[in-house]
Amino acid sequence: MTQMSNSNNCDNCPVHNKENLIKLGLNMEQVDYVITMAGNPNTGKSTVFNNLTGLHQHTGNWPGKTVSRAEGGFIYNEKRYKVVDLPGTYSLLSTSTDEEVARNFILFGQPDVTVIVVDATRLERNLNLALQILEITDRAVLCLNLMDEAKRNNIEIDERALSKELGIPVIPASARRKEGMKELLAAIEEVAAGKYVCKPHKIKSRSIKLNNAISSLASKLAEQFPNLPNLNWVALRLLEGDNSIIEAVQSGELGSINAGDSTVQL
Ligand SMILES: Nc1nc2c(ncn2[C@@H]2O[C@H](COP(=O)(O)OP(=O)(O)OP(=O)(O)O)[C@@H](O)[C@H]2O)c(=O)[nH]1
Ligand SMILES: [Mg+2]
Repeated sequence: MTQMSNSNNCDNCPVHNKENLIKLGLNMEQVDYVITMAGNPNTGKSTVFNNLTGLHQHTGNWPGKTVSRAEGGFIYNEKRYKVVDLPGTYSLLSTSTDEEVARNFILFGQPDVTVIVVDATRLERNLNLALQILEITDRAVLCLNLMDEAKRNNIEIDERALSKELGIPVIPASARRKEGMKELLAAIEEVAAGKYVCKPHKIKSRSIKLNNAISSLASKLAEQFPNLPNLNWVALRLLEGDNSIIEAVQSGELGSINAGDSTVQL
């Protein structure tokens, strides 16, 4: 299956949004799946990225931003993967350009797999961002990196329980020593090809009142921006008063991202 748009309804077809990815500056020729590295700063994202892509990579800037971007690729089981390394962030609330870049890429590019790279020695803190990512996408793999450091500090992590709780594969790794990469690739393929269906942890404790507000706002957004993915998430951000999303609605930018206007820069 080499379809590259998300217009198909089959379980194992790619889900990425090709048009948006091109607007985000990606060369989408000869690509089966798009994956991205996300996580807190200094968790080893670029080390994992380098392990996966080797010399098949190039760097540039995000369109319209001074944030640098590394893009690369690899072939695994005859499928061509495009990999995008995101800047490290503590949240996706767009309080900085880095956060905006990371959030927009996952939200609008809809990668087939988001590899969430976390520091196993700082798991609790790192899971904050992981949970935010799982609010936007349900196709993710948790790379539990720096396991060498965790072991040295006698930190034990029950990966199975964590995987069950998060609803996504959890792969322990020591990227600097290239350990865990084989297992990571296998998990990426399973999620990309729809063989592993993630059931991500979502925050359940919302009140009925809030849920009603989200759904009525989401249906208004759907009228205005018919192709916008993740409407509920966008609605929640508006209710929270996220300025960058409010501005994107007011200026119409949120719609242009999906309306085929290639002049819009995220
Ligand atoms: N001990 C250990 N160090 C690691 C591991 N993976 C990466 N590192 C080191 O951690 C540091 C940061 O790695 P990067 O790959 O640049 O991390 P990053 O997440 O891309 O960082 P930002 O892009 O700045 O957010 C480097 O010195 C790596 O060599 C690992 O598994 N174990
Ligand atoms: Mg990096």
